[in-house]
Amino acid sequence: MPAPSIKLNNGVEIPAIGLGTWQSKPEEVVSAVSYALKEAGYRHIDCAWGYSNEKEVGQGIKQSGVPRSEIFITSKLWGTYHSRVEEALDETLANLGTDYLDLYLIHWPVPMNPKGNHPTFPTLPNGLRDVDHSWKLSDTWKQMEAMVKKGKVKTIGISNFSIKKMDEILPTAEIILPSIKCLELHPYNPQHELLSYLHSKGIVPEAYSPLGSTNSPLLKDDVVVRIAQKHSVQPSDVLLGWLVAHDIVALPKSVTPSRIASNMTGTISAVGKLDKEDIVELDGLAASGKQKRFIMPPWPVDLGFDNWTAPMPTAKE
Ligand SMILES: NC(=O)C1=CN([C@@H]2O[C@H](COP(=O)(O)OP(=O)(O)OC[C@H]3O[C@@H](n4cnc5c(N)ncnc54)[C@H](OP(=O)(O)O)[C@@H]3O)[C@@H](O)[C@H]2O)C=CC1
Ligand SMILES: O=C[C@H](O)[C@@H](O)[C@@H](O)[C@H](O)C(=O)O
Repeated sequence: MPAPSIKLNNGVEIPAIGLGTWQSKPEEVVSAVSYALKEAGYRHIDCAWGYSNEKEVGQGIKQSGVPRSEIFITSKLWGTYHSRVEEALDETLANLGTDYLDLYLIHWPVPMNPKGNHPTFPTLPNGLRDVDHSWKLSDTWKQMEAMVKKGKVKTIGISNFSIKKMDEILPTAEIILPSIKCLELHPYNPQHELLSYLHSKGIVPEAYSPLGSTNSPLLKDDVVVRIAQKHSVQPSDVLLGWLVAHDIVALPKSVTPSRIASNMTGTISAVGKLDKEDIVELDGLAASGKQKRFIMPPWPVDLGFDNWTAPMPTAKE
């Protein structure tokens, strides 16, 4: 059975379960992507220029034999390319072996120096990431919109934007409103306020690190395990089912065939089994003292998230 899909504010449909590819080693991601598409019923792949494995993702897509038109492909604009969106997109399209993306996201609301000392992670002499403070996010967005007009991208969106950062682009995003927002979302980081804001703007949320990322404590959480046992499903099915039941797109990453398969079939079955009581309990897990964010790169800028608990380095410019 294919995953359910969710309609975006521009009419485009996105499959509710997509295969994540961050930290998938190039030599593993070819077969992971091919298996997901050919054997496990996936029709949605989440990738990024910054993952340094897009070429291999493209090989996996080709190897699967599934027609391009049946697959929803997302990629992301890396920080060093905010002022060169078309150049970045062309590299991504060539890597993936396609002439369009279904979704292109701004990966982080942090433009970085395009002429710095490293193509992906430029740094200043003091070791901090080399942020381009003069570049405006609204100008990045204008270039993203131009890619839709050119037909290279069907829809555009944002990733890791707080309400504060979204307010830097929403007033000028008159032609194409952001249709999707990718954010860290699981019962330890449910981001209720941000979700209400997205709903009020008609922006569909997409959950990254839905299982809690590498070595996740969420898979062993007593409440998650109890709910899984109650319905004879896996803890991972409960976590993904909770998201899909909330009409949130989930992007589980795996390079293990059995997990790739169960993240699809188990989730679909869990969505039908979770009852209201389970959902309410999972909704309240963070508030019960378990709030935790797992993905916190050392950006030397204030991203505007109130639950970003990592020590924020001070920029010395
Ligand atoms: N926009 C952004 O900034 C971000 C986007 N993302 C996207 O979201 C995707 C998912 O997030 P990610 O941080 O990778 O983490 P996930 O929450 O998807 O967790 C991945 C980890 O869980 C393991 N795993 C997968 N399925 C199961 C299962 N059924 N049972 C037990 N363990 C399992 C994987 O192992 P194994 O592979 O060995 O099976 C891997 O170690 C990324 O790959 C990326 O595409 C992620 C972070 C940030
Ligand atoms: O999508 C995955 C993540 O955003 C990842 O790309 C970043 O966390 C990156 O490793 C960084 O250090 O900034």
